[in-house]
Amino acid sequence: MLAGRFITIEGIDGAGKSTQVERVAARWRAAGLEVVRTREPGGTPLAESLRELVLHRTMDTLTETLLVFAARRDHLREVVEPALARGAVVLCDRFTDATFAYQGGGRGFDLTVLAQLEHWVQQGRQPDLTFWFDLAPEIAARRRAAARAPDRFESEDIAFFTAVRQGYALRFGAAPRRVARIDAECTPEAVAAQIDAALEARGW
Ligand SMILES: Nc1ncnc2c1ncn2[C@@H]1O[C@H](COP(=O)(O)OP(=O)(O)OP(=O)(O)O)[C@@H](O)[C@H]1O
Ligand SMILES: Cc1cn([C@H]2C[C@H](O)[C@@H](COP(=O)(O)O)O2)c(=O)[nH]c1=O
Repeated sequence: MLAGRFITIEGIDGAGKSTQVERVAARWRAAGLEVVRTREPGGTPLAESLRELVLHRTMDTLTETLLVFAARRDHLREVVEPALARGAVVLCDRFTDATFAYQGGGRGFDLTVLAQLEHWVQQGRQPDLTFWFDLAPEIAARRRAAARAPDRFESEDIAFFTAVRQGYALRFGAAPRRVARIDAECTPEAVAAQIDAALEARGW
């Protein structure tokens, strides 16, 4: 049963998440479900304002971390929890796994502090399923370069994205049943087939 499920999509920048997300949402809408598509940081007017700061203004890692959690708190209260309570499927581009990967893995921020903030802000809320779009940072960088002007994160080098990828691997190693790893190096069609297979394996 899919209603009232919280599903997140993760991966380094340029992994191909946005390319797939509408297809997944359309599949569920066609099945008669309410689908709430949202993203982090963002998803509410306040959180979108914080997103602009995080993506474009210079700041230290503690400030960055507190801003993504502040945005998350507002997003959870205003969008995610009400949608889940009325039985919608929430499909969210990034969530707290990204904080562990980017601020923890990429920036080297203390994982114990991240876990405390996670507990405070989320009060136990976790995704029911997370798709991890995994690919080599060099390939993701080539895709991004062809697609758009970089923001603060996308301007980082291969070493940073290698550390972010390791941050995801560490985080997901501790929650293997929640996570479906998607080989994101293949064609969009092959990525879509992996997503469908992961959903079908869960009876969704
Ligand atoms: N499987 C794929 N193979 C090759 N190119 C792809 C694939 N999927 C997406 N792309 C292309 O790579 C670029 C980045 O894709 P997309 O914006 O979907 O990534 P993203 O993971 O959402 O990135 P971000 O997290 O930075 O928003 C786009 O130009 C897109 O067309
Ligand atoms: C949730 C979250 C996100 N980030 C970073 C990761 C990305 O570089 C940007 C968001 O951009 P996207 O195009 O929407 O993927 O923000 C982060 O560093 N920490 C987080 O918790």
